[in-house]
Amino acid sequence: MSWSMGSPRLGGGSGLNPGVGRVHRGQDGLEGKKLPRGLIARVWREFARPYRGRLLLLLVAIAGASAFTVLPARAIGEIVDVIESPGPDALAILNLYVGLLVAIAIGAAVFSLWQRYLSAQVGEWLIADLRRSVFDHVQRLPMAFFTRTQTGALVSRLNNDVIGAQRALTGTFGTLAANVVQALVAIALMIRISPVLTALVLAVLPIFVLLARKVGEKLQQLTRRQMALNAEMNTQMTERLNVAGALLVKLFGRPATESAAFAEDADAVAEVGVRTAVVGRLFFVILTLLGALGTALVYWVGGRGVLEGTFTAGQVVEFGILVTQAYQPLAALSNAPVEVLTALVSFDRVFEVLDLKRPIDEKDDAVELGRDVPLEGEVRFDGVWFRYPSAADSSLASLERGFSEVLDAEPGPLVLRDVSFVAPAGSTVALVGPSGAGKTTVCHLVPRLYDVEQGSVSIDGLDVRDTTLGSLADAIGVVTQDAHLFHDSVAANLRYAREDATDEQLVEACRAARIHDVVAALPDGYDTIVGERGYRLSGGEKQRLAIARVLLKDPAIVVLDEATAHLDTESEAAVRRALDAALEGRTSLVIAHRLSTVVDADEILVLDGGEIVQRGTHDELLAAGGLYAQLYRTQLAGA
Ligand SMILES: Nc1ncnc2c1ncn2[C@@H]1O[C@H](COP(=O)(O)OP(=O)(O)OP(=O)(O)O)[C@@H](O)[C@H]1O
Repeated sequence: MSWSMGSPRLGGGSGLNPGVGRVHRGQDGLEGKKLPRGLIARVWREFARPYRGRLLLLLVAIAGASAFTVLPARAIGEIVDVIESPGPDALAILNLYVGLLVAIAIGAAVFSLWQRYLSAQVGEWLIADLRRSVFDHVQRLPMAFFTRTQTGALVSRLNNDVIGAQRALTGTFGTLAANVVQALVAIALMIRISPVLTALVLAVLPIFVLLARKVGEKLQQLTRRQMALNAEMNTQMTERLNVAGALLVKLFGRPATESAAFAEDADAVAEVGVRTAVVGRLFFVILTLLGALGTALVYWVGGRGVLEGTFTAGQVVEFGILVTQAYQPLAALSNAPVEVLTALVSFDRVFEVLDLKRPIDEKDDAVELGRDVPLEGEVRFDGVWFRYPSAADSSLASLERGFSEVLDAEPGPLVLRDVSFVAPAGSTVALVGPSGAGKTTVCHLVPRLYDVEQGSVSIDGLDVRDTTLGSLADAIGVVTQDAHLFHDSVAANLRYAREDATDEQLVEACRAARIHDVVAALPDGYDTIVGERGYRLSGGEKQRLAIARVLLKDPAIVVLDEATAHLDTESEAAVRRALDAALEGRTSLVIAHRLSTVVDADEILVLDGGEIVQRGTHDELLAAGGLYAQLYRTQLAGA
């Protein structure tokens, strides 16, 4: 029995199915997905608007940089003409235009730096905004979300998609603006020389535009696939390379299978990488060819014009340069709709997470527990019916493992049926029952990790759904079997319960929880790093530290999953004493495994199949016979 928070149950038994944990390709919900209407408006409203001033400046910088890219052609044309047919002040003109060339180069450099500075600024701020919003929202989602979601996919959403979304705004739209300006300036200069020749060279464009678009679409597909594959690889790494995952891999002797699976993912990423590179280069090859053809056309038509005296050599040279400078942005623009859409996909993926409902949220008029009247700590269940929410109600297809396109909306089976009981303030209520009876679920409902389907859970007569989440969390201390510690010092982990606790208070709590001597003997005492990758504490030590953490929090109600499994007699005695301290004077709801707990409990609830089938004190229940007497013989007496 466990209710280690955040670790989804190992449903199908990971040792049985060799495919467990594998994500099916192409199911990230992206391919062929339509973007919602109003997406751009939403991006503007929610994220871009605060930066409108900067964005405007960015446009100015882009326009400046683009114009300066095209201008050298003008100066070169003049230089060629002055060399070819020098007049009396040829030298002065030459000096002027060469000087202009240098000035233009400096101008271009300044604008390009300014542009980069602005786009980096807006881009990085936007990334921070997006990350903040997603992190904040996800943290407040109900437990049901976390029990279903792949951490790797979620982390990838916070990393890659957020960056993709930023590219959409500063990258794609920036490029778009730069291309429009450059094309317009180049074409204007070309028309100035010869409208007919301009029309001629632009006439070949459509063929290339079509080609470029095809290539662009392919590139977009590959990019999406690359993102999905990266998320997949991320998931495998975060799942298999954490302590619990690595342990499982070892215990089941599966390193070879895991490596093979990882190699498959890595190979797929490599393969897509190669294809992306080649297709990406194809785009430039087409462009280069187009440029070469355009230039040839210009020199052929223009060269004849020079021979016939209708063009000057300088004009032909200038036109030759301009034609490539016009083609490049025009070809890029032909692909713009595809690019904009690709970039918006990231925004869509971010919004998808931000739009997840938060069913367990605070009401606007939520009441603070214990604000007006001090908290007594009476816990009452009134006709509670409960089932775990369906996948569709609590999760997102693209963040689940082995998901199908549409998540199952079928609600799960009833887990609690008509559960009613009162734990008066200061009393101890013990929950016993066979595995799967619903004991853990009862405990989940008190701190509102889930909401009831029918009936109510209340504290001091106040429905938990009407209280503020903060005051509810303050009122309840939970100790799970598998107490989680963050990768941080012992002191920091303890202060998670109470930020302003003094060192003396930490020591006092640890003494009461019978863990002070252990902590004091650690290499750095209270500054020793524990948790995921820190100093390894034994199960009993971790649980006592968790008890100390709850003692610091000093809640009116304690919800506790007694652990016995991994404790030896000595540490069990220590945990026992720690628990006595933790429970004293508080209302406690205990999933009981120990004889002493049930003997001391004010009331024992015997759960079976989600129903309370017996209730009473130890002696009463033992005398009555039935399930309790049976459980007593098989489980409790031994413990
Ligand atoms: N997150 C969840 N999503 C869906 N079903 C769940 C979830 N957690 C538990 N269940 C189901 O609810 C039922 C009650 O489980 P619960 O964990 O409350 O039982 P328990 O009495 O604590 O069992 P154990 O002693 O084995 O821990 C079980 O059938 C279980 O499979």
